[in-house]
Amino acid sequence: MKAEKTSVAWDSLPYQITPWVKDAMVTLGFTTMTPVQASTIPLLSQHKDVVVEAVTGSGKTLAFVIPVLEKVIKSMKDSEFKKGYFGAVIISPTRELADQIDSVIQSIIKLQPEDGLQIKSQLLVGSIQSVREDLSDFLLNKPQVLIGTPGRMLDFMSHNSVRTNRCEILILDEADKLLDVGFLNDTQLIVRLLPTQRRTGLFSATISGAGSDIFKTGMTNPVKVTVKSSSINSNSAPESLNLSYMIVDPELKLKILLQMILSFRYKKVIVYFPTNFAVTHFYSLFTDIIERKGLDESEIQLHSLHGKLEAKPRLKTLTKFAESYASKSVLFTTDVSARGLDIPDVDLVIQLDPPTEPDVFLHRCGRTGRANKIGTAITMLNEGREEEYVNFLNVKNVNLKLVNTPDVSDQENEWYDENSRSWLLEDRLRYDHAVRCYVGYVMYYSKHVASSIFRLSELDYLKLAKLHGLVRFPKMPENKYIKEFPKDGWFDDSIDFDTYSYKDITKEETRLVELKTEKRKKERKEKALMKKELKEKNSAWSKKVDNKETKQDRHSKILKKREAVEAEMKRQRDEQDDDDSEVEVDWKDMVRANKKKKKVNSDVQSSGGFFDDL
Ligand SMILES: Nc1ncnc2c1ncn2[C@@H]1O[C@H](COP(=O)(O)OP(=O)(O)OP(=O)(O)O)[C@@H](O)[C@H]1O
Repeated sequence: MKAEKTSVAWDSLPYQITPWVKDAMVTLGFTTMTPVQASTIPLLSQHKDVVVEAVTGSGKTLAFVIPVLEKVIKSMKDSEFKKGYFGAVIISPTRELADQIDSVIQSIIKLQPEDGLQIKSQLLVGSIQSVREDLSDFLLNKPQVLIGTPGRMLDFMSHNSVRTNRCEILILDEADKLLDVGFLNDTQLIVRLLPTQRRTGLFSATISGAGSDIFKTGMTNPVKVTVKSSSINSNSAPESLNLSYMIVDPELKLKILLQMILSFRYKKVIVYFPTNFAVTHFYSLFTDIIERKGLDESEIQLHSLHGKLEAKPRLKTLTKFAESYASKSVLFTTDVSARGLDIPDVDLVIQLDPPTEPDVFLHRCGRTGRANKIGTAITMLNEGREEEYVNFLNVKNVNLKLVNTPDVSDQENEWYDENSRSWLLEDRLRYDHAVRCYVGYVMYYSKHVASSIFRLSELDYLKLAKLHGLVRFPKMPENKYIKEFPKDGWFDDSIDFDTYSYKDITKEETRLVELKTEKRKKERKEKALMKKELKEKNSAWSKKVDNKETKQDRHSKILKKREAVEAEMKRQRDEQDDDDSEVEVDWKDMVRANKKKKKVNSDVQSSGGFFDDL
């Protein structure tokens, strides 16, 4: 069913919600229902399973929280929940979101009449306390509503002392994410632990992405509730959300970001980075850059949040960002903050790169322009093939407008280059991190679902490396896409890596020892190489000499032989000259005598003993 387009009075519902819940809504400032609430509450509070797809910021949380409370109130009226039992489960993919839902529930149940049965909720997420502690709190406080992330919820429910058979309603918030490979197994195991006779509600701004997987939750005949934007082209984003993009030179992205942060007139900005590492690295760089600009905490505050941080600091950061007093507050984050987060007054979302999964695009943008407040989401697209992303989204009813890319003046350009380089050179660890960011970015790029647009073969690796402050391409298989790959990967020799040191003393000492060993190894290698070359040279010369000598020997032997033959011939000729007259007469005798002489010689040689006897 399609939901109403305008807000609806609480009293106009076909199903009457509990009076104190309705009063609580008004007290909290929700004087009317949003369209998705008006459509969903009556269905889910009574006997229907629902699959709800409604644009970001349209009020889906209350659309399931109210039915959850209604179910529990009704069940409590029938009989009290004994120790170990609960009545409702809400699952969300992230701790922050689970915490946020719990806060919404807390804000309502704080307003319940003190003289009635008391509804309680418990948050079940990892890293805050152990499952054992969760269990002891559960058995002590007897909460009827459980909110948590899939992993912790499953661990908790698998425990013997947790009884699931009074659970009447299961909610999967960001359901397409919970039915995605990463969470599907845990989600299905939780579903199997719950009674089949219960209501199920799936909620997301992009539930269509889950396809037939929605039936893996045990639903048979759900009602589908859809809320699109009220704009003519029924955009998949809310009308109050300005969706735009700018074309950028990939090398200038960070300079443009800085320009946007400093000169745009927004108060609360969320910037999406591709990886956890990029958030940490660029958060440190920008903190330093802002300090160098002479701006203080009252003027601008930077925050960083990503999935590798512990749960407690993550929640703390969110609170600090939400409650920031600075004129400008900027959160650097990843997709961990893409879905569901409802931070008041975020008026600008910047995506340095589009997300790898197209559905996440709307979730990221949807952190602003919520509940009819005006918001702007700007996505940077690298000039070239990435510009096709606009058409790709258009097909999905997501329409982006082109906005001008801010100009970075030569002076700003130089200032940034100088200062970011000086920051990088302060500690070699920063360079190592920059390399990891670069590699992480390439990995990230390879994961884009829209792979015909985001092609590794068309990335400008040189500009990307320069954006990260690198001077050499790290060794990686993708280097095959780099035309005219420089020798050993170096494309800039402006950093002397022998003197580039770590701030950490132990790390630096290790580096120096390694450098020495490396140098010695290199020297030894060079020496060995030189020796080898010399040997090869010498052996080639001596071979030549040897060859020359044998040639000369052979030559002189031939000469000697020739001389001997010539001498013999001469002697014979002389003899002939003396007896010339007898030549004719005695020739035959001479030949005979010669033969005889030869024979005697050979007999003597073959008998062997003749000379021995002498
Ligand atoms: N009936 C109402 N009247 C006025 N404001 C409301 C109402 N219901 C919810 N809101 C406000 O709208 C904002 C967005 O609500 P909510 O977080 O539930 O959106 P959502 O649809 O779950 O968004 P997302 O898809 O991003 O998770 C919240 O700040 C909430 O307080």
